[in-house]
Amino acid sequence: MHIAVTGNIGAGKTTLTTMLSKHYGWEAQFEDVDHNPYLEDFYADMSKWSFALQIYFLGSRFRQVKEIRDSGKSVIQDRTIYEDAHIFAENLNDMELLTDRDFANYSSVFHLMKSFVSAPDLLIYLKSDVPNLVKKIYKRGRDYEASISIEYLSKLNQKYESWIAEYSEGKLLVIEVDDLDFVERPEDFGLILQRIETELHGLF
Ligand SMILES: Nc1ncnc2c1ncn2[C@@H]1O[C@H](COP(=O)(O)OP(=O)(O)O)[C@@H](O)[C@H]1O
Ligand SMILES: Nc1ncnc2c1ncn2[C@H]1C[C@H](O)[C@@H](COP(=O)(O)O)O1
Repeated sequence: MHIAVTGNIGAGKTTLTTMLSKHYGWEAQFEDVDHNPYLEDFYADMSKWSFALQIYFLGSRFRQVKEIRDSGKSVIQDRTIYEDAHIFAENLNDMELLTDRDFANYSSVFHLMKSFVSAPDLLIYLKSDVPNLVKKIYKRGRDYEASISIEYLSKLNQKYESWIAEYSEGKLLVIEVDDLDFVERPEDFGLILQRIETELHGLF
C-alpha cells in the first residue's frame, strides 16, 4: 500500500507522516531536505538554481517511487513527484524564475518518468492558509527558509488548490489542518485516523 501526504511548505506533512508511520507501522519516506545540495542556494538565488533544484528533486522523488514499488511494503511518502512538476516547477516558470526553455526540457523528462509512476492508493492533502503556513515555517526555523515570501507561498497555495480540484488519479482525502491540532490533541489525531480508515476500507 502506498499513502502520500501532500501540501504546501509548512502544512505539517512531515509531522503527520511521522505520526501515521508510527501508528500504523508503515515505512516512512521523507523528502531529501537536509542533504539537498541545492536547496540553500536556491533560496538565496531562485533564478540561478531553479533548474538544478527541480532536476534534483525529480530524480530523488522518482528513486523513492521505484523503492516503494520494489519493496512491496506499506509506505507513507512525504510529498509526491506530481507536486514537483505541477506545483513547484510550474510556479517557478509562471514567476519567470525558470525559463520556458528549461521548463520545457524539465517537463519532457517529467512526462517520461510519469509513465512509470503509479498514483498512491490514498493521497492526503493538508490544506492550510498562508498565515498558518508562515507561523509553522517560522516555528521550524530553517535559516534559509526565512527568505520565503508571502507571494511565493500564496502562489503555491493557488497551484495546490487547482491541482487538488482536478486530481483524479486515485483516492483523495482533504484535511483542513488549520481547524485541527493533531500534535497536541489526541482527539484531532483520532479524527484523521478515522477518515483514513474510512477511505482505505478493505485495504487494511
Ligand atoms: N498540527 C500542528 N500543530 C502544531 N504544530 C505543527 C502542526 N503540524 C506541524 N507543526 C509544526 O510546524 C512546523 C512545520 O511542520 P512540518 O511537518 O515540517 O511541515 P511540512 O513537512 O509540511 O513542511 C514544524 O515545526 C512542526 O512541528
Ligand atoms: N520541487 C521543489 N521545488 C522547490 N522547492 C521544493 C521542492 N520540493 C520541496 N521544496 C522545498 C520546500 C521546502 O523549503 C523544503 C521542504 O519541503 P516541506 O514542504 O517543508 O517538506 O523543500
